[in-house]
Amino acid sequence: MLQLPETPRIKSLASVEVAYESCRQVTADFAKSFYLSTLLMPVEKRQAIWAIYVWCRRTDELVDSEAASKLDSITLGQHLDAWEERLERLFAGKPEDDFDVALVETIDRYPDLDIQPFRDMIEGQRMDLYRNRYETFEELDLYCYRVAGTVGLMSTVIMGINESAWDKSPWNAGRAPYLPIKEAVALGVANQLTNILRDVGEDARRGRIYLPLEDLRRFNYTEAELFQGVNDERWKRLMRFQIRRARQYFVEAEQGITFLNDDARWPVWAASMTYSWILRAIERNQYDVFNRRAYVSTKRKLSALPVALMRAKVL
Ligand SMILES: CC(C)=CCC/C(C)=C/CC/C(C)=C/CC/C(C)=C/[C@@H]1[C@@H](COP(=O)(O)OP(=O)(O)O)[C@]1(C)CC/C=C(\C)CC/C=C(\C)CCC=C(C)C
Ligand SMILES: [Mn+2]
Repeated sequence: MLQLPETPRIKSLASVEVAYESCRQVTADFAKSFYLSTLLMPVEKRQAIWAIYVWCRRTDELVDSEAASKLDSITLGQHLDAWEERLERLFAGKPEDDFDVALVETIDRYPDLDIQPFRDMIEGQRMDLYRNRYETFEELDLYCYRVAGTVGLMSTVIMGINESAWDKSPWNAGRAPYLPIKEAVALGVANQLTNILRDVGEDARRGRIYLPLEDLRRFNYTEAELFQGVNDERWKRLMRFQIRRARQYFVEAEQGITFLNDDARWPVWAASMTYSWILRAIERNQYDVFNRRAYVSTKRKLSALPVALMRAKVL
């Protein structure tokens, strides 16, 4: 549904309102938790996040969808090249379909939105075309920055900063406010590391291992065992190590939330808390990420809202 359509040469595009509504629908259908978080934001911000969400989702689907699985890497690489050229046109104010209309309007409304994180995300999807192993955490971290840290950068520009919290902090005396970029990237990386841990089994079935091979060796666990789904004490130790690392990224990210604008802190706390709970679900499942999908129920997600609100007000 989100694949690049065969765009006819002459086609009338949707109005901005209709375009945002299409992005809203896609976000609501594909990403219930993110959608729920955006409903806590003022309308302009939530619309912008929907437009960005749709662009990110389409970028991912260019290499990671049923249709993409039938194509070879060279063709997929060409699709990404074309998508990147189209991105340049979007930043030049030239939409090509209805979803683009919303993103072009968002780029116009938020002139600080930089094209580079969008390019970096495309580069992250390119990595999936030519590699299915990561030797070190440093290599994996770059992948996570590209496919997910970039989302933090894009979203933070939309959310904006809380200048009064900035002025109150003794650490900031004499410095001009800046966006909490490092923390925003950390939230994206934390989310992606969590995704990776949740999806170990699914990725293995596609011949992919996103856990750093240096970590497998460190815990004396082999690729073959991962493919067989061996869940013994070595695996549990390896997983505890990975979960601890992901949690460190959540903690780093959460230190930056105070500096976001008042109207964005609540949704970001909610998103961060509910996503990090997937790690708890993995623990509850005794680290069996081979046969059981760790998830957080809607009821649990809703229970995060009052706590997130309190943190947004107090912290
Ligand atoms: C200071 C501070 C903490 C600021 C907050 C910054 C912020 C809002 C960060 C959000 C980071 C975030 C939500 C990252 C998303 C990471 C993610 C899920 C990436 C997915 C990549 C690839 O995954 P994979 O292929 O393994 O998984 P699938 O099975 O295919 O799902 C992505 C799919 C890349 C594309 C990303 C998206 C589609 C998500 C985009 C989300 C938004 C724009 C919403 C962000 C807004 C809020 C309110 C959380
Ligand atoms: Mn994907």
